[in-house]
Amino acid sequence: MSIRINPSILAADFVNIESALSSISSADLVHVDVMDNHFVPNLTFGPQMVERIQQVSPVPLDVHLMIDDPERWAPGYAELGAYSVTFHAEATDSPVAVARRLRDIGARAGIAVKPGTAIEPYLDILDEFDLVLVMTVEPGFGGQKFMPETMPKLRMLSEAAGRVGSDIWLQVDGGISEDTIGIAAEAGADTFVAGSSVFAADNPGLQIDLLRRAASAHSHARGPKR
Ligand SMILES: O=C(CO)[C@@H](O)[C@H](O)COP(=O)(O)O
Ligand SMILES: [Fe+2]
Repeated sequence: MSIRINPSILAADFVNIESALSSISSADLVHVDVMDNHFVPNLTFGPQMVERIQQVSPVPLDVHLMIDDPERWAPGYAELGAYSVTFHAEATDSPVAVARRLRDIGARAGIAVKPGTAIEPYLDILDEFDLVLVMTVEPGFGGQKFMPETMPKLRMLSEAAGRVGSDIWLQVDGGISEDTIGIAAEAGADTFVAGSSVFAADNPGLQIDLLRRAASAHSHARGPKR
């Protein structure tokens, strides 16, 4: 199964973003956390900065929208060329409509759930999405502790995706390091966001390799582990 390692630039030095990006050229995508200070109590980038980040990034963008009103704002991130655009289930009553719009524009459409949000309502409509993000910390800040109690959601997603033969990406975000990535891979994740563990490393490129190897060692075919 393919493994994707997506470093989160939330943990990078914002005034040296171009050199931070060049240090992670072996990553699959770069994860960009958009926060609006309403959906979460923190504020980061808007579309103009994300567009500029994309122009200098060696890898495509994986945009994580922690914002209210994704119906209004998410399409703009797909239009500027983000490879994947993920919005939060808690922020909209029309997740399928938002996802369809993102796909029409040409992005992978992702849906994210906070640690306390149930995944069951989405298991039967997985074909509407290209990515499900199971948050492994409360969204809003980098550098928090991985929450293993979110793993049953990944197991359910992995089984549901295995049943219908879906190639949907199962992403985890928050507290992913060499100590926790195996737990998430074992539960069924294949796409890993890592902020502090990559950017606090002396050599971010080597850290990406290390995370990739640790995830591969624990990953297995979709569905319950035999
Ligand atoms: O979306 C978020 C936080 O809300 C994340 O993408 C963090 O940026 C991950 O940072 P680490 O937990 O890996 O430091
Ligand atoms: Fe994120």
